[in-house]
Order: sequence, then C-alpha cells, then structure tokens
Amino acid sequence: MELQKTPLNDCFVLKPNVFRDERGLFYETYNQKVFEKTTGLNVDFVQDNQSVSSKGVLRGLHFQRGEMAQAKLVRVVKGKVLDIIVDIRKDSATFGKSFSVVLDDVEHLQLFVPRGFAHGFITLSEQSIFSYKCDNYYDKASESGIIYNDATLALDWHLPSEEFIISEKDLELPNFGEAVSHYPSNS
Ligand SMILES: Cc1cn([C@H]2C[C@H](O)[C@@H](COP(=O)(O)OP(=O)(O)O[C@H]3O[C@H](C)C(=O)[C@H](O)[C@H]3O)O2)c(=O)[nH]c1=O
Repeated sequence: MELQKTPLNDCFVLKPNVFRDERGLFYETYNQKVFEKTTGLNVDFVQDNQSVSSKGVLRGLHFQRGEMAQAKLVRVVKGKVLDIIVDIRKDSATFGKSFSVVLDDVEHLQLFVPRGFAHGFITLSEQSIFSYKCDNYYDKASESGIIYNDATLALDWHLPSEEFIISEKDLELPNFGEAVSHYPSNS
C-alpha cells in the first residue's frame, strides 16, 4: 500500500496493492497492520457504511460534532465519484481548506479523512457503490454539515448543477461560517 500526502494536514490518499490476472483482480480493502504501518496511526474503526447513488447524487458535506466526530476511510466499490473534504479544525493550519480526489473502481484509491473534517461526494458514473469505515458510531443528534454550494468554499463538483440530486436535508445545511461557529476547535 502506498501513502500519498494531501495539502490538508493528517489527511491522505492510500493506493492499495491490486493483484490483477486473467480472472479479474484482488486486493485487501483493509488490513489493520498494513494501515498502521503505512500511516503511523492506530485507528479503531467501529462501523462500516455503504451507500448506492445514481449519477449526480451529491451527499454532504457532513460531519458529526464534538465527541461523536468520525474519522473515515472511504473508497468506491463500483463506479466513480468526486470526493471532497473540508478542514473544520479551527486550530489547524489548513482550517477552511478543501481537497478533492476522484475515487473509482479502476485505481481503487482510498481517502483517509480524520476527525474534524466535513465530507461529501458526488457520483460521476451512472451508479456508485460507496463504502467506508468510521471510527465512531452514527449519532443523529451530533449530525451537522455545510451546504454544498457555500460561497466561501466555492467547491467545484465537476458536474453541471442542473444534474445534482440532493436530499431535502442537505439542501438545508448551514453555510461554512455558521457550521464551524458551533464546532469545537479541539475535534
Ligand atoms: C450516516 C448514517 C445514516 N443512517 C441512516 C439515517 C437515514 O435514515 C439514512 C440515510 O442517511 P443520510 O441521508 O444521512 O445518508 P448520507 O447522505 O449518505 O450520509 C453520509 O454521507 C456523507 C458522505 C458522510 O460522510 C456521512 O458518513 C454520512 O452523513 O441512513 C444510519 O442509520 N447510520 C449512519 O451511519
């Protein structure tokens, strides 16, 4: 497994060893010993999630506040997505900065998103199957997020906005300033 640093502190892309042969391919989607050796981190993932989305579905940007903040290790099982994260740790040198990466079922890249980041993705292929590990449990009461078209962040989602499919819940998310004003700086 190869680690690729990103411009955001503590966040990185992982490129797994993919074994291809005439049958298809095999790779270890997660190996705790390899993850710890490659990243130097000891993360206790406790919950695996999976979502299926059609083209244009934009999920996010989401995070859980305070003690229920989640680190995530995200990947695409099928299809192609543009994954975007925003550093909302007020004491971080990259506070307010965003990073985007294409995750797909060809390169099989994974993205490690530490606690203290807002996360979202848009599906670029006809369908995506998105799978990710979390180091904290889902807690509805702690859920928050940032509206996808926040003017401060000015995120590029790579598709025309007319193609976006966004939940009512996500259309009501606060802007960046409001979202981080309620976010403790120590997460
Ligand atoms: C996240 C989650 C949701 N749910 C239930 C709650 C809803 O009834 C239903 C759909 O939830 P939601 O619309 O929040 O799903 P997403 O929009 O994919 O949310 C996720 O999208 C972005 C990209 C993330 O990074 C987060 O992990 C997560 O917020 O699943 C659960 O039961 N457990 C969970 O962990």
